[in-house]
Amino acid sequence: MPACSACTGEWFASPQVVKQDGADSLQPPGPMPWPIIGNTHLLPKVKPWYYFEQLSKDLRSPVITFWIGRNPTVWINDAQSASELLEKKAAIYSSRPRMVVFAELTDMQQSSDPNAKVPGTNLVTMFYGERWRVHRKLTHQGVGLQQVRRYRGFQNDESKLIAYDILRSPEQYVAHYERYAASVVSIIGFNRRVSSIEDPIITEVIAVMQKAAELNVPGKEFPMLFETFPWMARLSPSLFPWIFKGLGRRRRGRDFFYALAKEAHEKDPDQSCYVNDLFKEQPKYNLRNQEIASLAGNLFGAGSDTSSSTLITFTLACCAFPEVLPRVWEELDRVVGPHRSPSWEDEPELLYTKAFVREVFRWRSVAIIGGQPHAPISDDKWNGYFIPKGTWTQGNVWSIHHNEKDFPNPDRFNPDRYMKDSPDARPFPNEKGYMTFGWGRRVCSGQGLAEQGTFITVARMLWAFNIQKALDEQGKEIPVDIFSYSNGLNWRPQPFKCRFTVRSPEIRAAIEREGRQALQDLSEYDGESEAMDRFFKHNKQEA
Ligand code: HEM
Repeated sequence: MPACSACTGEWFASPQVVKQDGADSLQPPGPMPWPIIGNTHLLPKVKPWYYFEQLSKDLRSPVITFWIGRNPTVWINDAQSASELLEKKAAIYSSRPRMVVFAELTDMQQSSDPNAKVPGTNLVTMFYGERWRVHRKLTHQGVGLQQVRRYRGFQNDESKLIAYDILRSPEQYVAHYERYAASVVSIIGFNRRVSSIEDPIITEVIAVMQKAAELNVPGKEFPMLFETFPWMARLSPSLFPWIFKGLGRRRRGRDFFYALAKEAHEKDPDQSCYVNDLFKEQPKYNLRNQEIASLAGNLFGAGSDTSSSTLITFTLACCAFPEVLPRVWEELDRVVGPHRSPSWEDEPELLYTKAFVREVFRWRSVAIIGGQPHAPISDDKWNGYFIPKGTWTQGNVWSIHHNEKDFPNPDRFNPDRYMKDSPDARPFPNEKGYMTFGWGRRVCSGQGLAEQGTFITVARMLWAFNIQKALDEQGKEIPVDIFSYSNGLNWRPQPFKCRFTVRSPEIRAAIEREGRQALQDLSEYDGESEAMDRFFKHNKQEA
């Protein structure tokens, strides 16, 4: 188990007293804040979600307050409270708090008023309001639940290529997952597939997303220290370069995605794809070019690293818990057989496979603190506690999915939790049994796309391969560490080796046949991007 760095009862204060309309009200309990720095000094160096889980246990309170400088932040550590606050009170809790590092210093900004002096540019960070509604609506036109069924054909073909590629270069399985995830959103957005694992859009975007994910985790070092001392963000980067180090180059992503969008639009303005829809809607919503860039870029930014990281977690679970595989193989062999891979039509009969996928989403959810924080649009009273307007309110998904009451022995990968009538099943505040995609009106816009793609790919990989721990030179299994994950708020397993063994010659023949066919079917999306070549060449020269 990961050790919690510094949780002892001695600092705990009774809940803070805050004046509200002249009356005293209590905020959820938390450690005693110091003047100016609040509790920032208590933050661990990495992965604060373990710390907040422990703090919540020590305080015997699922909801706790932790002061970042002079701002209270609220951490929700169980499913019941997350549902009560972020879902049942979604009309209040659907904004974002002020985010100095992730929004202001990266130039995404947050205002939901298009005429504001500094208008917001990105749905992910935007405050709740009219402009957010426009961005959300446009995003749903691209990847909403109604739309994503239309993408099943090419999503399935790209997923077939994962199995096909793993046959030839299994050691590059991570790159195959990343190519798949990037290609699906690239076809949706730009009508152009990503055919090679060497395509810089994969390596660049995933690297940028991993970096951005680190900028979102509360911390006590720069740049995250700007959240504790927001006034320092106004200092000049040329005078204090070391504190701004690590923020990346501003506007780089924006220019890149706008160039890609414009190129796709100019190539064929009548072709059905998301960026063409955006250009069509541009006059109606008075969309600025940078809004087009962010809407198009979010497909990659929010949708490729998350989807591929989920598949890496799935692979780790297979290596660490081989005892769950025979039962899922029995089901897949009975329902699907060896001569074709699983399809969506099989889904109603693949009950254990579906439970397996749900357990992948729960066991090590990629967005481990639920993505960006929520914030109430007005002061709120809940369970006798006062939560002020604008409070940084974060669902600690690690803690929520790790709660012994809901998920006994939570680190064990156990699909039975999701089988009806199983003694391991427990009630949960929502039907899905996980909170991997966030809450309320802010719930992930790409959830439908991610869920359908993860189902078909996990089902196919289980059908195709026995995924096991790698062997060392003496033929002994190399252990895997189920706690060895990256530090960002979208985490993924640290690199590990594994073995993919095709389950039968018939299955191998089916993977080969389907892979060749998929390549043919996908060829309509083949094509080069000059804008991308130019951009990466220019960047190389600059570096
Ligand atoms: C396994 C894959 C994915 C996971 C686990 C995931 C998870 C999340 C989470 C936790 C949030 C924050 C929700 C909240 O604030 O309550 C979020 C937001 C978002 N996601 Fe995803 N996501 C995934 C894939 C995708 C895909 C494929 C897309 C689009 C193609 C996408 C687009 C977005 C957008 C645009 C938002 C911001 C919504 C808003 O602020 O209103 N995500 N996602």
